[in-house]
Amino acid sequence: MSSSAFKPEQARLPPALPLSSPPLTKFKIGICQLAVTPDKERNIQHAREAIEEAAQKGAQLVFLPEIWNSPYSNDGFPVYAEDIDAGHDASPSTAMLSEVSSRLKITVVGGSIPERCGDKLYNTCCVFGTDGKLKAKHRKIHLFDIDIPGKITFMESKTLTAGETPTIVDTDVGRIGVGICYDIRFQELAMIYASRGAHLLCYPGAFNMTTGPLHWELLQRARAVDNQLYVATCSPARDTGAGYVAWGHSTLVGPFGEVLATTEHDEDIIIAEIDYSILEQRRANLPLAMQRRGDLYQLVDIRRVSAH
Ligand SMILES: O=C(O)CCC(=O)C(=O)O
Repeated sequence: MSSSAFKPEQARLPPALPLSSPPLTKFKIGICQLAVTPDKERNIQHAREAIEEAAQKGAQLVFLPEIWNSPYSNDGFPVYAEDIDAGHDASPSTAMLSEVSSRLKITVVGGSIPERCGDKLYNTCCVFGTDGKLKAKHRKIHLFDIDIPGKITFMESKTLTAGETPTIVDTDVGRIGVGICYDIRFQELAMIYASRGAHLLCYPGAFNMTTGPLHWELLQRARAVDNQLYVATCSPARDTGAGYVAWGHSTLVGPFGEVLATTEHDEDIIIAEIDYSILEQRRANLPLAMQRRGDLYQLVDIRRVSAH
């Protein structure tokens, strides 16, 4: 039997960056699992109050769910979409996130909202710094198009356009890689964030009653243990009367794959500690980056990560 040597391509994943020293090594994250209604104004006010409560409990990073200002539906996306780039008047949801992050001096990973840009719609996560400035905008890269007959069929691509750029952002609470829901299924995205020195991956997500029980926690723990970093997820609370019933179970996973904090499916605010010194410790315990056989297998460098 002849064996042909594997010839790696020229374009390569860049060498892994060493972990940068984040401004804060230890801090609290507040993960707000919110009930979402058809009333956008109410959703915005409710999210504001949840962020204030999390900050009041000591959270320096507050994290919201996927599509928190609108029902999760292809009918809803065009109606609730906001033009984020057109300023605060055109986007009351991000105006609130900006105001609250600067007033409370916290970092906000603002879940996601439907975004309108020209004639396109996106599922978009905005990250605000402690000065209230928009630091990064992640448009969901992998649209949620699945068909499990008799269980769940959803085609985001009916209304939404996929984003084109992975998003990694330096904040006062570390280097954060952002993905939205279905993005969590694509491990290459998490790997490239890890290779660029991310400390934490944030995935706002709304899994469902079919894939949620089997895959939601599994995927978070897999992304965390493979990449030896923190993974946080934030879901809307479950509403059994809604057209799309979310699984809930927002979670924080540590770099050993351990669930550090989680919740059930009702509204809740998780306050949990993140300690980045543990990243070094786990990477020393299991020096995977040193042991990786890049001579036998490598990812192609996609060279499209936007660092803000
Ligand atoms: O991947 C899944 O099973 C669910 C994904 C999802 O709900 C989403 O991307 O909005």
